[in-house]
Amino acid sequence: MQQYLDLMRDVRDNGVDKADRTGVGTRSVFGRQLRFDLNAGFPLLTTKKVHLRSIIYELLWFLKGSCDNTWLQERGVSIWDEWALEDGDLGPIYGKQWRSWACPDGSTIDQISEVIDMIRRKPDSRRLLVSAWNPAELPDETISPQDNVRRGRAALPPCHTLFQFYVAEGKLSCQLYQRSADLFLGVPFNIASYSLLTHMVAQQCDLGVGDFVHTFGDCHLYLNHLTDDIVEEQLRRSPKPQPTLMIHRRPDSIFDYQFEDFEVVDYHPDPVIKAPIAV
Ligand SMILES: Nc1nc(=O)c2c([nH]1)NC[C@@H]1CN(c3ccc(C(=O)N[C@@H](CCC(=O)O)C(=O)O)cc3)CN21
Ligand SMILES: O=c1ccn([C@H]2C[C@H](O)[C@@H](COP(=O)(O)O)O2)c(=O)[nH]1
Repeated sequence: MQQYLDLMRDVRDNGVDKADRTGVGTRSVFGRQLRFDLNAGFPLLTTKKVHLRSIIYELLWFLKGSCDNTWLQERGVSIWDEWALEDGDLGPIYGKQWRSWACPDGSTIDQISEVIDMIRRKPDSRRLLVSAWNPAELPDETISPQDNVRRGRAALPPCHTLFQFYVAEGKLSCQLYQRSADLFLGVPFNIASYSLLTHMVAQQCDLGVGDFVHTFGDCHLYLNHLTDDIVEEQLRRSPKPQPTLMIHRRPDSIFDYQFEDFEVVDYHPDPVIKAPIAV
């Protein structure tokens, strides 16, 4: 994960200071890319302890097609609490766009089922994409996330916007375009989540794994993370060997995985670094 630390140094040293929606302020660069060979270990950050439990449940929740935060809360996952309505609703975020994208004629499209079907039938296709970016359901930035949900809009526009699969020599690769990236808090989650998704889709399609390619638009460090005990502490640490992901079962479909199916072994991270989240 040296490349993650190099990117953090790049943003710290070369970024420009920019105001942002949350009012916290960021230091930001535009357009960067990381590449992880998923055969070289599972890319879970080792220079701070990352809460994999939240990442696994969040991914299973997206795949269920749910946008209801109460499902996460019932499992002790609180990462979406700041944006949800009292009843848990987050509006049409990832789960809705992935599993039931609304068409003008009232029908819906299950992009996840379709892309897996396509990978199996036409692995050489250059059209193996899933988009969460639906301009018809984006929020109005002048009102709060909760007011947007009350009006039937998404609480936040998707950050991980579009992903594409690629099959070569029996291996499945995945590239994500992330339009906006909170490098300290969000990105370690996003890397692990899409790497896990790539392993699951590969297993379902009887393929090996290739690379996870992570492409960034606005890649930023919040100014309240640029402190000696947060970003600088992270940068003083040295990466350790990557852990290994084990999937203990091959469920009948991508929608049948359970939390207990996953285990990450040989993960020996440095201690947690706590940081405030910009809302
Ligand atoms: N500013 C911001 N950054 C994000 O990364 C982000 C948002 N907002 N809004 C929507 C989602 C929610 N995500 C989140 C929210 C919280 C944490 C967080 O607090 N992580 C802690 C531990 C959390 C836990 O698992 O309990 C960490 O130390 O990584 C991470 C990602 C990612 N997204
Ligand atoms: O998966 C995620 C979700 C969100 N983020 C970060 C990126 C930004 O810091 C905020 C979203 O604010 P916008 O004003 O909508 O860009 O959340 C992330 O890094 N990863």
